[in-house]
This record gives sequence, C-alpha cells and structure tokens, in this order.
Amino acid sequence: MKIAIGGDHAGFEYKAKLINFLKADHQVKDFGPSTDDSVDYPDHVHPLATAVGNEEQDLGILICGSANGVAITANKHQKIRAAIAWEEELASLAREHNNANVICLPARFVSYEKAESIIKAFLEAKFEGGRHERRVNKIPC
Ligand SMILES: O=C(CO)[C@H](O)[C@H](O)[C@H](O)COP(=O)(O)O
Repeated sequence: MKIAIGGDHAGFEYKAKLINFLKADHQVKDFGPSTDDSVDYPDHVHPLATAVGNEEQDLGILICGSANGVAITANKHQKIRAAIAWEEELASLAREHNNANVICLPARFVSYEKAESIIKAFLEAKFEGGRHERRVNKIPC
C-alpha cells in the first residue's frame, strides 16, 4: 500500500519509528517535518491530505501531540475522512464503519508501542460497506 505519513514536531520521533516499521511492507512517503524543531502542523497536513484526497496515496497517518489539530486540518479537505485513535479498536472502527482514509495519533498521550499497534489495527481493517456506506455517503465531500 502507498502510505503518506506526516505531522508536527510533537510527532516527529514516532513518525521516524513508524516509517521504519512500515517500509518493510509498504511504500511510505514522508510529508515531514524533517526535524523535531517546532513547526506549524497545517504546513505538513495540507500536502498529505491533498495526496490522499487525489488518491496519489492510499492512506494517511498524521501524528502530533494531541491529534486534534491535524485531524481538524485534514478534515477540511474534500474526500478526506480523518479519525483520531488512541486505542486499536478505535482505529479499526474508523476503517470498518467510517471508511477513514487518514488516522491521527496523539503522540503525547500514547506510548510508541501503542501507536504502532494502533497503526497495525488501522491497516488490517477493511470498510464494511452496507449501512455504513449509506451513512458515509451522506457526509458532504
Ligand atoms: O493539536 C496539535 C496539532 O495537531 C498538537 O497537539 C500539537 O502538537 C501541539 O499543539 C504543539 O504544541 P507545542 O506547545 O507548540 O509543542
């Protein structure tokens, strides 16, 4: 799968580790930041969301301190359904019920091991369609 990953300085460390975790099985594109110097998350979220929205990338992962800002920003983009997850089941349900194409992680609130497990759950889940597709189709895109 083609996976886009990005965030801000608060997610930098986890992003680097996740890239190493993911690159064995996926094509990973890093949307930055490239250091842990303080940055403005929209500068990295917008290009990632554009790439996922136009299907250059299959799924997106955004990591920052609380996940709130990256999720708010990503969801401003047409065709993006960004969900926040701090537990594996939340990530699975985001795919299964909401057809989420971006997952947002709160690096300052979960361990790296939990973050990796959340991403694994997100990538392994599949959209269930049916009643969920009817609902998702009612979200203006
Ligand atoms: O909501 C956020 C942006 O997506 C995150 O929590 C940021 O990482 C956080 O706001 C950064 O705060 P800082 O004090 O500038 O490190």
